Amino acid sequence: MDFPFDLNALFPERISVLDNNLSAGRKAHGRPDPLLQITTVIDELGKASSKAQHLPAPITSAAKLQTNRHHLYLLKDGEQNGGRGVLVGFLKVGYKKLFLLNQRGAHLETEPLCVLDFYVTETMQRHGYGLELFEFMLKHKRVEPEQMAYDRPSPKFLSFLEKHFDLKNSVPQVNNFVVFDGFFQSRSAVQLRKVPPKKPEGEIKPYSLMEREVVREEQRALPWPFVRPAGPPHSPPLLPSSPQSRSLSVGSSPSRAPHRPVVALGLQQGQTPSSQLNDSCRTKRTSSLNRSRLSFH
Ligand SMILES: CC(=O)SCCNC(=O)CCNC(=O)[C@H](O)C(C)(C)COP(=O)(O)OP(=O)(O)OC[C@H]1O[C@@H](n2cnc3c(N)ncnc32)[C@H](O)[C@@H]1OP(=O)(O)O
Repeated sequence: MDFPFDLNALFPERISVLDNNLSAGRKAHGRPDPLLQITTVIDELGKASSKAQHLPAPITSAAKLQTNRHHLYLLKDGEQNGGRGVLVGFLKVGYKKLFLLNQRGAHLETEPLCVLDFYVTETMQRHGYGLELFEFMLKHKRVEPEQMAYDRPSPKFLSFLEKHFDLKNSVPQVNNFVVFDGFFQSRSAVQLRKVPPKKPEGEIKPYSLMEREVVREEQRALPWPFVRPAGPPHSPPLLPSSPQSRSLSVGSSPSRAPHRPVVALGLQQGQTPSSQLNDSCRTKRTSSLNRSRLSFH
């Protein structure tokens, strides 16, 4: 995906890590405010991802990133587009409080790192870029794939997880998150706490609306004066398989501090242990990129 500005000036590193402070560490020395351009990049990628997943609206945007404690990993190829670079894809992760069922069907309160959105531009898929992003994130977050939860993974993403990480046996859940064998064994990354027994006055309601469902709710909400009168629910409950259904959790984790100090824009790839991998990937993929550049419009 290319843009009408220099991506290399905006994102000096091959993989940049963005947090809620989009322009952290960046000063516009006599240049236009880079925040506008960064916003454009994130919003366009978010739109493309939602389209690829048949979602009713983007779940990734600059505005959403600014109001959450998520990390967005952006992968570029700096050599394309006449040296101005192209955006290859992104991966968004964040901690979520989730009530999950273990293999014995017990509800446990957990707060794992979750994959929330993941996208590689169509013509660049199946060239190893997704793996490059994912492995970079694993090292940055110091987490193993089986310790993570996956927010309604698409068939392509499930295939990706099985191929690269041998994750195939999921533990059935009643929400849209997917966790795999090994999740409940790894206590280091997952804080497990048994949910107190059911209260006599009613059912435990472990799930509240979260990102993917919120998008749907936002779409549904009508502005005044078009607000619908109180009545029965607008639609029947969504099936987990519905492309519009979004995952449920007890919400984001505003109190959780990142594992490390947040590295906003400009994380040096050379400073991470994944650089060797990236270098080898880079060499392998340059030729494919020439054939497969996507246009911004
Ligand atoms: C929680 C969430 O974010 S769910 C949403 C996940 N995102 C999407 O579904 C959007 C569309 N898909 C994509 O953007 C990409 O395919 C991603 C991000 C899932 C994977 O990125 P890629 O760069 O294609 O992955 P990478 O090249 O490293 O790995 C390839 C493997 O991924 C899987 N995969 C990638 N594309 C496809 C596809 N079109 N069909 C089936 N499997 C696919 C396969 O296992 C593939 O291995 P194979 O080619 O040997 O079959």
